[in-house]
Amino acid sequence: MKLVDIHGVTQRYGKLTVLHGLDLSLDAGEVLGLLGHNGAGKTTTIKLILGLLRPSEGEVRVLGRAASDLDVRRQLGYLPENVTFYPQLTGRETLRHFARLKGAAPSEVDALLEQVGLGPAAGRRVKTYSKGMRQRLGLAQAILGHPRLLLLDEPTVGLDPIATVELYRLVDRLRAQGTGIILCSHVLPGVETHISRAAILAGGRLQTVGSLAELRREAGLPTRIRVAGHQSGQWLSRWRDAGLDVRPLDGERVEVLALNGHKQQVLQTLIDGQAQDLEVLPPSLEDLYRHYMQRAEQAAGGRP
Ligand SMILES: Nc1ncnc2c1ncn2[C@@H]1O[C@H](COP(=O)(O)OP(=O)(O)OP(=O)(O)O)[C@@H](O)[C@H]1O
Repeated sequence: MKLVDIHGVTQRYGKLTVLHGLDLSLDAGEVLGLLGHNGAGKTTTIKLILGLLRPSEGEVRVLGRAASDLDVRRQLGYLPENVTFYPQLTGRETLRHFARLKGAAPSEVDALLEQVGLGPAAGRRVKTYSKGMRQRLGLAQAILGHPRLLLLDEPTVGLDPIATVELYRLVDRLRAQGTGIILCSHVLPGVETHISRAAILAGGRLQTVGSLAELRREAGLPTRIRVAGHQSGQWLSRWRDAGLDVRPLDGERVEVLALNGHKQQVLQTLIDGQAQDLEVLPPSLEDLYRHYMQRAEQAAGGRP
């Protein structure tokens, strides 16, 4: 059974259509990165999964049932984009309150606070917490009660680099335990090694969905191959003569953009030429994201 199954969903706010025929699914133990610019429709998709919105058209099934089913809601964890708490309560009191609402064991609370790095601050009032600390408390609240499905809306906003790494570690652990996770973000660095698939939304339209490998195959973007050292000038002229897209970088470094058909060949010549200091950079999630965004803009330009 799919944890989430969104089929042919169109969502309108009055006359404004913000999702157009969305199809999306999520399996247990999978992390789906839902990526898109501001206003792309990510939060709307989350609200549909939470049963807070009913689709104007199409169907949203969560854990095999209607998204509005109360039993389903109890098995979901949600970290909203702008998390707010009662400022007068301590972190521990806040989580105990949510544990009661969720029917989770109060004994979970202290372990969870430790897990998100708030152990030493558990007895302090939330009003004294930094934005990053509030975000961590939000995360602890979301994973209370061991949800089968976790929805994280911009979870790294407000987190410092170390807390961001810790958040992704937690995501990895939960995924290994079988939790299905949807992670909405427009902050791409760091995401790519923690998601199983990426779904790219633009203007309420799904541009693509797949693993990084699938997106790389589909987009057909070049791999960047860099070579450094005193011979880099020779490589530059050689590749230029061969009609490849090549450019000098700072220092004694040269970069060639090799499409799939040329990649093996370029690497083979470098190996045969005993090139030192090689770097092979396949298209990153950011490269792919830019590619699909450009395609979406072109398509939108052609629409009436
Ligand atoms: N309650 C509402 N009434 C009218 N329009 C809305 C409402 N909620 C969202 N929208 C519009 O729907 C579109 C999608 O918004 P949504 O919040 O889903 O985007 P998002 O991808 O989550 O953006 P962000 O990254 O800024 O959170 C936007 O154009 C937004 O203005």
